[in-house]
Amino acid sequence: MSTILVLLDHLPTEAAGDGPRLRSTSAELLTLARRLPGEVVAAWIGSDAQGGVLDEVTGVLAEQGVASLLRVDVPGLDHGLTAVQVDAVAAAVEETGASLVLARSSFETKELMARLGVRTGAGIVSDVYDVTVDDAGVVVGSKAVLAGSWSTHCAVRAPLALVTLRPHSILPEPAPAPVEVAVHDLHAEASRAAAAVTVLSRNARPTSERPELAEAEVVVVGGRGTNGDFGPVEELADVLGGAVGATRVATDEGWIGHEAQVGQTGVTISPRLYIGAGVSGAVHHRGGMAASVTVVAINEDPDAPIFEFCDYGIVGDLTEVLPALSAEIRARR
Ligand SMILES: Cc1cc2nc3c(=O)[nH]c(=O)nc-3n(C[C@H](O)[C@H](O)[C@H](O)COP(=O)(O)OP(=O)(O)OC[C@H]3O[C@@H](n4cnc5c(N)ncnc54)[C@H](O)[C@@H]3O)c2cc1C
Repeated sequence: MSTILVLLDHLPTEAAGDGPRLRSTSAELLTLARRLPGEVVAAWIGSDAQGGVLDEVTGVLAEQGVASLLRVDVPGLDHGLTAVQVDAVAAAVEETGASLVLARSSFETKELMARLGVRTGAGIVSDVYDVTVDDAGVVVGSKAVLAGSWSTHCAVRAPLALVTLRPHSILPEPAPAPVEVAVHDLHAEASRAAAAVTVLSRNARPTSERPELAEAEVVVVGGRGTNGDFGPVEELADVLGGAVGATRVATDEGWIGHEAQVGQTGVTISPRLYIGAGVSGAVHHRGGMAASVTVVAINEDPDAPIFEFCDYGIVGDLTEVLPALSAEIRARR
């Protein structure tokens, strides 16, 4: 029987604060893995899954019906480095004989998979929204391309498939019955590339109360139509517990930081709900948000391109529509 290795998606201790260390995308990956033929093994990279963190992780695994947790560390090295993670995952693949490695899609995991692919000769499919395994055991990753206008199904012919899943593509579901989780430790050897790096210092990224853009379930995006006033966009995002995004026009104008840019040259998002206000829906923007589950557009121009691909459209002035939406949602709570 083949093994599916799921790389648990965990926040660094300092970013998690008192909150959970596992991102919700871990449950999405585990639910997907459970649907596929084979034994599922969850991998935690690093040695810090101890005490309360270990309880949290095994709790999620038990609920997801995944009975095996592998804690993989490369002793003495910084697990934040991609080269170190590659050593850890390569060792986990060897230990488990995995034929499929699943991880959340992010810039970091795509770099990790690329390096691992070079090292192992594996086939890589990134940014998929689904994975299947055909009768011959071939892993097939499905992904949207060309700004979401085409779906492609990519079969991996190599013995090992490395696949990254876009957040929110899968609805996490608990297993029919919880299971006991066994924890195993694996110490991986450091490669020359990993051992050659010494981390001298780190600067924590400033944190906000809002969720991270790339993994938020709700994203409210402001475009040129905001005319520089992101107040109503931020208000609606906060009412919905979502993140704030922007078009390149808005970031180039300096109305909001470049880290908020959604699109081909910005962050790729796949929230359950995308709300675009004063956004025309240009192809470069669409390329980064086409995988959103439900798209709502607010634009005063009824001929704006975004109305051709949104699920719900409101023709109106965002300075009126956004505050009205926020007030209505608050009133209904
Ligand atoms: C190589 C390249 C890469 C790019 N990468 C990206 C990228 O990553 N992300 C990105 O976003 N763009 C990117 N762009 C730019 C992209 O092509 C568009 O120019 C940009 O997305 C348009 O932003 P916008 O929708 O805010 O502005 P516009 O296209 O100007 O649209 C503004 C919209 O707001 C509406 N509006 C105006 N006032 C109001 C109001 N009061 N109420 C409601 N609606 C109103 C207008 O009707 C209009 O539809 C890239 C371009 C290039 C060439």
